[in-house]
Amino acid sequence: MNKPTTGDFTKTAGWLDWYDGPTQPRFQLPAGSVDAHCHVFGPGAEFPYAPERKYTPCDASKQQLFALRDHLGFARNVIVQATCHGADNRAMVDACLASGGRARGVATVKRSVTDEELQALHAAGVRGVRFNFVKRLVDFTPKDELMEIAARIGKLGWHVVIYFEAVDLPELWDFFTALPTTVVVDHMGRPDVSLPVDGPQFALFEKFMREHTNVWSKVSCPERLSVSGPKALNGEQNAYADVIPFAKRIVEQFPDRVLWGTDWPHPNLKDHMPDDGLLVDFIPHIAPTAELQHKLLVANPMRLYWPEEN
Ligand SMILES: O=C(O)c1cc(C(=O)O)oc(=O)c1
Repeated sequence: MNKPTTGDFTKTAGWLDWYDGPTQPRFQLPAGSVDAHCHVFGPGAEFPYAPERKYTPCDASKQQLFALRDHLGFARNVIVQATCHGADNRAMVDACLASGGRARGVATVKRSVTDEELQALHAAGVRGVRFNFVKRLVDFTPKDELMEIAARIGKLGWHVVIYFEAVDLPELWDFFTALPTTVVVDHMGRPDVSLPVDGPQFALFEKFMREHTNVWSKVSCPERLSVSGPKALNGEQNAYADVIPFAKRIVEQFPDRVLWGTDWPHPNLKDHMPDDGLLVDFIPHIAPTAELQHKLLVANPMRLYWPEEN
């Protein structure tokens, strides 16, 4: 892979570039595995970053994403609109169109989006919209606007992806549980993994999934959630030990409603940038059997993003 570039934009101070030269995973992904959460950034010279963005990343192009896909052994990608592109979906759409049917997308849209624009996104491979409630990433959008968007995209058979912090789940509960579509939670709703896995914070998330069978979760981003490490670097085969009990519990309890993704190119990490090969080696720690691995990596993402192939 080529080294990250910055284009004409100035990266956010302290920005960590994605890891160049990931190792070959030891864990062999099942045939047809989907990296169900990853992004493209720009390149800024071709697809400028949004004026309202909260960070400026290094570029991470579709070619670099596809090279990583092939290197790690994934068959397909789900490319999630990154907040640094706001509601300008061109970079994500361009990547989906260039993938030869091997990528689907999740967009960010405003209330003003037209039916024709939604149709064009659908034709490009978009199957969901993302609602973001992480305050460091986006400005607030009124919930009635989001609900209106959810009703419109639901008619296309799309779902809603939600990103929020665990402490905000109580306040967002009524809104989330009123959504009329399948709802996919990014990164397990960002639990504080220094709290007990049996404690009230994670119990609320489990209740959310148990009582609402339309709710799915990505069991991704141990590198973001871990407090203890060790980091997925230098051949480490037991990375992010403190995240394992949380993710494993969700995989085992809800095996038909979980997804996994690399989160490449890993926006806003402050501490270290993981080796994506070693991140793949994290998977068998949270999905210990071949059956769970197949559901997590193949059957579930295919059902949600390529239903016509089922
Ligand atoms: O935690 C984050 O900083 C983060 C940001 C974005 C984005 O900017 O879209 O996406 C993610 O999945 C995670």
